[in-house]
Amino acid sequence: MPTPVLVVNSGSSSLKYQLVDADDLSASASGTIERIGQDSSILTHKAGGEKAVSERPLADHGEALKAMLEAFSAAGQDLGSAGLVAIAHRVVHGGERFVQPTLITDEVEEAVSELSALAPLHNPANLEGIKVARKLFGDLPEVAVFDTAFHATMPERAYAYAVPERWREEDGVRRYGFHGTSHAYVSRAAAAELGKDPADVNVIVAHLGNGASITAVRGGESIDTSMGLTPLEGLVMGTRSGDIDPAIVFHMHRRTGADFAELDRALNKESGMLALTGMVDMRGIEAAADAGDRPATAAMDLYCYRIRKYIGSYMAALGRVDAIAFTAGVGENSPAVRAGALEGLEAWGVSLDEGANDTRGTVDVTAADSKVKVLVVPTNEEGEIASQTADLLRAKGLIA
Ligand SMILES: Nc1ncnc2c1ncn2[C@@H]1O[C@H](COP(=O)(O)OP(=O)(O)O)[C@@H](O)[C@H]1O
Ligand SMILES: CC(=O)OP(=O)(O)O
Ligand SMILES: [Mg+2]
Repeated sequence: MPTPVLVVNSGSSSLKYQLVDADDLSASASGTIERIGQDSSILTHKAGGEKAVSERPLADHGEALKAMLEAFSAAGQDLGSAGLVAIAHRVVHGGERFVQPTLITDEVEEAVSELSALAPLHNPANLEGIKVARKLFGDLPEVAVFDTAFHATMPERAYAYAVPERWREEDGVRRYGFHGTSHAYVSRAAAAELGKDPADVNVIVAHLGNGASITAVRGGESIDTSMGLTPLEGLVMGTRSGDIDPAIVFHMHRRTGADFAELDRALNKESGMLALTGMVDMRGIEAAADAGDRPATAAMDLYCYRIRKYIGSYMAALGRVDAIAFTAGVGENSPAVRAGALEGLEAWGVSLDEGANDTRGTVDVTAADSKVKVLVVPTNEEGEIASQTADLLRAKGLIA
């Protein structure tokens, strides 16, 4: 008996979905809806080897979810008779409270809404997806799976900031970390690739997508990660600065009079690779660097250097590292970024096989003399969300 779960990942301007069997993680349909709220949205629905692309204006995530249902019908897939056991939602920020997958109630919805202040690009979109799905799907269980949950195992020295006590005790100021379902899935897959139990393996996972974060995983548990209170800290991202001196904010406020909303927007939406190159998509940036464009070359160097610094610090944090795993859009597809991120680490026992690194689809890209395995592991956030959802439903006795 399959265990079909519809996984919904609502982003700030996009919605990704997958109809997945939580037992073997096979997807019978998947899709993305991009440019929600703009003049024209693009819906791509894939099922049974067929791909359907349509364009039309979709004002918000409510309309996008309805368009998703129509795409299922148009492909001859009736969700009503698919035997769905749940709708599962990716929720980015779960704060200190949500460290497990959670059945959504009005009260949980309210709590997710309160956490929006800590993930302003993400939680409001997640919440909109939840509200609309609860209306559309009536009595099916709705489950939230949180990006922050996997990082709940971090020790205090990794999650605490050295800031005033009141901020820590009353204002929730601490490192939470994100992309947790991806870091969990990829660290387990890396252990499987090494033929070992996750409990016996130390892995550094570099999730390099539009948002990017890197995590030190010891024996299957996150012990440190680069994103912080919000998904702004750490690596250089598509439009986010990653690490900066926080005093830059005060400096720019005093110098230009920019208010906090402007500065927040500047660091979250107008920084990162966009600010350095005028482009967000790494494919375009790499092509420009290959053609000798100076800003693109410098930006690639900065992007890779930041990853390398984190790898070095997590090697120190872990002591022994068995594998470094690259994942998500950039990590899975960019040999140049993987090579740049590991450049000069040979003395630390890390070396890449250039030929393997340049070959698409190769998982193990480690050079013969490397002590540390270097892996390319496709992430599967939707599959991980579905499987955690099914585990929760079983634990609650809602499915067999
Ligand atoms: N072949 C490729 N080479 C380099 N970068 C790529 C390639 N394919 C996709 N990417 C990058 O992956 C990023 C998107 O990653 P993804 O994990 O899908 O992010 P998100 O889930 O945040 O939307 C984009 O910036 C894109 O440039
Ligand atoms: C938390 C986060 O940055 O998510 P995404 O990469 O989907 O933007
Ligand atoms: Mg992502």
